[in-house]
Amino acid sequence: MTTQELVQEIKRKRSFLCIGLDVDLTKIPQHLLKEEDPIFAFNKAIIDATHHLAVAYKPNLAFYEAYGIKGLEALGKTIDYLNQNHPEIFTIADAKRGDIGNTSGMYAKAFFEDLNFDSVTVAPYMGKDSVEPFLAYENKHTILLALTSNAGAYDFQTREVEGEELYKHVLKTSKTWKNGQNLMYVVGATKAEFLAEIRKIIPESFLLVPGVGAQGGNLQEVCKYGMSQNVGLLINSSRGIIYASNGKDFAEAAAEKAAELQQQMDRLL
Ligand SMILES: O=C(O)c1cc(=O)[nH]c(=O)n1[C@@H]1O[C@H](COP(=O)(O)O)[C@@H](O)[C@H]1O
Repeated sequence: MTTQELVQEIKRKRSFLCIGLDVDLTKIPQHLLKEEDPIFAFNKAIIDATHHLAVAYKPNLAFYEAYGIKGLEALGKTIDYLNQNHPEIFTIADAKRGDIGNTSGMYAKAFFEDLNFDSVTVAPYMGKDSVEPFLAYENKHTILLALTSNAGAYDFQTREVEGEELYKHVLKTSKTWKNGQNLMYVVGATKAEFLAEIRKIIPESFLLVPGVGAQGGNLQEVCKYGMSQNVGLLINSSRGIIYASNGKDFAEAAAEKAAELQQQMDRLL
């Protein structure tokens, strides 16, 4: 998917909501455990109930790998379901990969060719040659961790290196990499006060912003400092939406939570 197509979808739906599909079998409604594939059954119900409110879905790989082959099969079915039924929706494999170039190339193949996601999250720590194999794919997007939502972000990302915080080096240096136009960045919603500075370095790049809902980030603050001319934001909520209820009404409850966020987004656009 091109960035232009993503922007069109945001404008059409009046939403820049990304729903995180972080499926935990101990949290989903217990009646689903009788299904042949409970993870896929859960995801399908959530997608069917919320696809008109969201422009992106983000399965986090940990929640699938934790269930071995069955988890990966459920991931495969989920992405196929999205691509077949909602090709206009942006898909994010939240895998936080990155390795020597040869190995990153295989990760890129896995997520962009085999699974056919539109984007993947990647850690910048191993540098240019670990990220460029992902960037080589046309109309696929590499979402680089810049300033994450967790407390540990202050361990390294905000430390000064040669007079500037490390996350700023990540933003500035990555822009110079081959096919840097295919980059997006992760900035945690809990770090909204950094967004004005971040926008000085990357005025138009799309930002994946997790951390509203369960982690306490504030949507209004994020938009105030982070919204660009092309909107430039995908705001993710996982637990706050998908676990709104663990009863038989779980999908409608998720849709209600998603609608609350979409209505707030509509007002902010
Ligand atoms: O890359 C991410 O999506 C991510 C980066 C980050 O800085 N913080 C963060 O929470 N995430 C992911 O975003 C999701 C947040 O989930 P909730 O806190 O349940 O909304 C999880 O899948 C996290 O792994």
